[in-house]
Amino acid sequence: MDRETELFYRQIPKVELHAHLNGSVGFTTMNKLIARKPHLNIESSRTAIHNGQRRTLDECFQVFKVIHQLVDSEEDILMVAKSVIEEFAADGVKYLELRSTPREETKTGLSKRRYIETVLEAIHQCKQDEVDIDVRFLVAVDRRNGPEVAMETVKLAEDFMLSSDGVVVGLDLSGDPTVGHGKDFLPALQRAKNCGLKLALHMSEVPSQKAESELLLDLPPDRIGHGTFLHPEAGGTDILVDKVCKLNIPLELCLTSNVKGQTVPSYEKHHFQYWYECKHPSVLCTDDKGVFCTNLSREYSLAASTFGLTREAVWSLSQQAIQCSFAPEAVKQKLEQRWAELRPHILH
Ligand SMILES: CC(C)=CCNc1ncnc2c1ncn2[C@@H]1O[C@H](COP(=O)(O)O)[C@@H](O)[C@H]1O
Ligand SMILES: [Zn+2]
Repeated sequence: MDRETELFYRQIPKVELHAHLNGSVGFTTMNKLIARKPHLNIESSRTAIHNGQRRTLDECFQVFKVIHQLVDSEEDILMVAKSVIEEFAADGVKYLELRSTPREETKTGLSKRRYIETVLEAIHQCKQDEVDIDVRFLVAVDRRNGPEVAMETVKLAEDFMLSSDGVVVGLDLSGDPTVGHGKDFLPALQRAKNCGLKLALHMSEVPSQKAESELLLDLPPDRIGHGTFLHPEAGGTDILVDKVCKLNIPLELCLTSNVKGQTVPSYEKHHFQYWYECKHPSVLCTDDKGVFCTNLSREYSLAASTFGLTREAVWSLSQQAIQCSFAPEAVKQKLEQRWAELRPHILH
């Protein structure tokens, strides 16, 4: 890619809606963490999947275990969250919804409440430092921890939604998709929805989750993460696609994550194509920019080169993401304004 093209993708204002905090830690920060904890004897090759490399889903989830060992104190969490936010801002992201799983106190030495407070403190500090990015937070539920922990997390998210001055906006359901069944999480998710938390759910990330996806779609969620196997060409069904389309639920699509995690065979065969052709609201996202060695500019550039998108089309794609966010209307309007002001300077 030439320098002008690279600059173009960095300069377009972007919205990131699907980013897991501990999967988004950049190379430099990761090396700092590794150096801080020499007794763990962790090599940096274990915390990232480089370009051209592929891993099974299981191996990808092992990477998070390693990262969690490295990020296990209040100081680590604060540093990681601040650096991740600054990196997104440097990449031209103007609005970011970050998500993270408050871990058990035994794993981090701090309570789940304190975990969330620490991330919120990082968001606050970045705002005070006038980092040019609006950051919101989704509290994540790891499906591996079962429905009781999920309900506890929802209650905590509810508290923070009311006390965080609009920063905590929603709830995420993530974690190894092969573990547990979505039906067990329905009471927690329903409660979250009833209290006003927006739902961003990982769905059909792996095949044979048709029944689970149908149940989850009846909630319905406010956004879908991946949705790789929803459509009939990938083994899904017309019923699932019809539901998603009728309810107009935006999809968060993460090209590199899916290729490196081998849930899609290649960039060309990514389901972005299917949903883009349906004109369904689809938002390009990074998922775990640290683990998958990417950034949002690169994801836009990859989508453009793979699917032959013009610069105008790329611009529309990034602009459309504003309306898919969980930001309040006034913030969406401000972002729209920002896009309109920047457009003549970037799209000549
Ligand atoms: C394995 C693979 C291809 C990963 C991408 N797809 C994912 N699917 C489901 N949950 C995820 C994925 N990436 C990150 N997560 C969740 O995010 C966590 C890391 O961020 P955090 O600690 O919540 O701040 C992981 O432990 C996992 O629970
Ligand atoms: Zn994800």
